[in-house]
Amino acid sequence: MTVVDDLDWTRIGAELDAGGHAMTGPLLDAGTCAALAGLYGRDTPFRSRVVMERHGFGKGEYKYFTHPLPDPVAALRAPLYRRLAPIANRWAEAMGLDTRYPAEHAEFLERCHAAGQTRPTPLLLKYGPGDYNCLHQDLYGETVFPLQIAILLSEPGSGFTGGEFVLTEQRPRMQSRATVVPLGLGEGVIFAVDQRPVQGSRGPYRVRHRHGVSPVRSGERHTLGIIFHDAA
Ligand SMILES: O=C(O)CCC(=O)C(=O)O
Ligand SMILES: [Fe+2]
Repeated sequence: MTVVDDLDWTRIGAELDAGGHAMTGPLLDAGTCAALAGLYGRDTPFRSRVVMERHGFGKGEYKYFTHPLPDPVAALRAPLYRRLAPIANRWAEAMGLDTRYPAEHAEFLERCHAAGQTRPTPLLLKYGPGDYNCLHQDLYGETVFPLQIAILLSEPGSGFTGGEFVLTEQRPRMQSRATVVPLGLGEGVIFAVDQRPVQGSRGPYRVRHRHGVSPVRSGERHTLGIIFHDAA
């Protein structure tokens, strides 16, 4: 059993189906959160640093991890994938898509690598006062796993204010709806990368999601993002 297996997967599956996102409850303890956030200032174990303002992505910065992924990240990625693959397959079937996801993450990564997506995508993000993350989708090539997780490494209130995780849902021919996800320290939100099926009264249809972070008002906010496809 890992901490991942201890999560309430019945509730998480139902909430993902109903709204495209689910909070995990506590996933990392305060010491692990502080240790991960503390890696940010170091050169290793990262492959690149992105200053969001330079790309119009928002304000703040992030770093992509390189191999070998540090323990908490590696220890979460495969077990989370194993729990999410059946949900991803259910969604693909409901949307009439041919894609099916293998049971194990290692096998899915082989598919990414065969498609030329070889660079790891887990990342650490850092936001200070006034920083924010524009609404976006983390697509890094043709091969996409449809769910991802962001874990809050800072304490809301005492560590930072503002900086809320936001998820939008765009229904066909309708305006977007935004949801603010009130994460606690060490808590994750699992959410749809892009498309998700919704059961309408006249049959299933697809909605599209985007996610971002509202401006931080004070303090410093760190997050760990785990994306299951690798990047081109
Ligand atoms: O900082 C956040 O809460 C969101 C980070 C993000 O965009 C991601 O993990 O993909
Ligand atoms: Fe993202």
